[in-house]
Amino acid sequence: MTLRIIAQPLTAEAFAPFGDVIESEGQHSFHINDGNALRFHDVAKAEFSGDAAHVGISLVDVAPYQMPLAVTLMEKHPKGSQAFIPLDNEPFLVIVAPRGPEIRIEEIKAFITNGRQGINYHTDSWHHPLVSLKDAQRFIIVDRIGKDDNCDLFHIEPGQLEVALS
Ligand SMILES: NC(=O)N[C@@H](O)C(=O)O
Ligand code: NI
Repeated sequence: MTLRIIAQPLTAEAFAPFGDVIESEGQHSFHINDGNALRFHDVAKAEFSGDAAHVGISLVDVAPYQMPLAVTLMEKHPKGSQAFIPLDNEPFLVIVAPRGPEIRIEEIKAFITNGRQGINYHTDSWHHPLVSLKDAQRFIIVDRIGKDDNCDLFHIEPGQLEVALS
C-alpha cells in the first residue's frame, strides 16, 4: 500500500523544525544605500563545520520530476546547512523528515513553495534532493564546500511513499 502525502503551502512556522524559509514577509528590514534599498536582514543562517571547509555559493539547473513523486531517497548534511533560492519564480517541492538516525515515512512532510520563497535546511535536517516541477529550474545554492563527505543517505523501498500536489 503506497502512502500518499499531499504537499502543503510552505510557511516559516511549519518549516521551523527543519530550517528557515528565505522570504521577505515578516522579516526585519532596514533601509541602506541612502534609503535607496530595503535590506531584509539575516533571514537565514549558513552553518558549516570542519577546518578545510567554507560556505560557498553555487548554481544548479534541475530537470523537472514526474508527479506524483515516488520518494525513494532522503539525505542530510551533518556538517552544514544547505539553502536553495529559486531564480525562476516557480514553486518547487520541499520534502523533509524529523531529525534522527532513521526516518519513519509517516513522519515525512511535504511543502510547496509560493515561487518567491527559498529554503535553508539546518545542519543534519533530512530532506529529499531538490525537486523542481515544471521546466528546468535554476537555483542558487548556499552550502558547505569541503572535500570530505557531508551527505548521509536514507533509502525508502520503491512503492512505499509518494508525494502529490493535490
Ligand atoms: N548536493 C547538492 O548540491 N544538492 C543536494 O544535497 C540536494 O539537497 O538537492
Ligand atoms: Ni541536500
